Amino acid sequence: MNNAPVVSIIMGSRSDWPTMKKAAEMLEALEISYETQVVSAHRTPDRLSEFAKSADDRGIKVIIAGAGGAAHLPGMCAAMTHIPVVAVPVKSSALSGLDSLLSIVQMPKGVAVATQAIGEAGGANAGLMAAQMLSISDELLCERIKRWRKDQTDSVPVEVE
Ligand SMILES: Nc1c(C(=O)O)ncn1[C@@H]1O[C@H](COP(=O)(O)O)[C@@H](O)[C@H]1O
Repeated sequence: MNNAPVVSIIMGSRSDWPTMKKAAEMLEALEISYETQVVSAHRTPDRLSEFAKSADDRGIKVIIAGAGGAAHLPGMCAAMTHIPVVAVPVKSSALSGLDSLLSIVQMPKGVAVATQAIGEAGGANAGLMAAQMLSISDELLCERIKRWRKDQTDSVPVEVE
């Protein structure tokens, strides 16, 4: 997108992209500018520190962080910035993402992370949650979200077959 990004989508590995792409698609549908980066608390701790500390100055308003397995990225990112972090537990091969969920969701009091569902639905909802956060101070975006929700409602058939 051309505009300066207001949402940053970070993920622990390139292998998380199929899940995190769902967040990107949601942001595109709602016309929100975003950036994407691979950042790992475990493998690239200095990159995470640099990312989290510079995000505010770069105009980032919401961070979406996805990781799988021992998924410390969202919580560590939230520890380093006041910017809201929406987390996506990526479905892991060993434990189907239950490991990711549990290692993200049980934050200690005082550092908050908005955890979504495991996998691609969580990825899409992370984009939607970020949009809803931004819509608090953006009436046009609020209208776009309402329209998107109405289209979704209208697309659900009554008939079973
Ligand atoms: N959970 C984390 C973190 C972190 O939390 O810092 N960094 C990478 N990872 C996760 O490791 C999984 C396997 O990564 P590879 O596919 O690269 O081996 C990914 O789901 C990633 O999010």
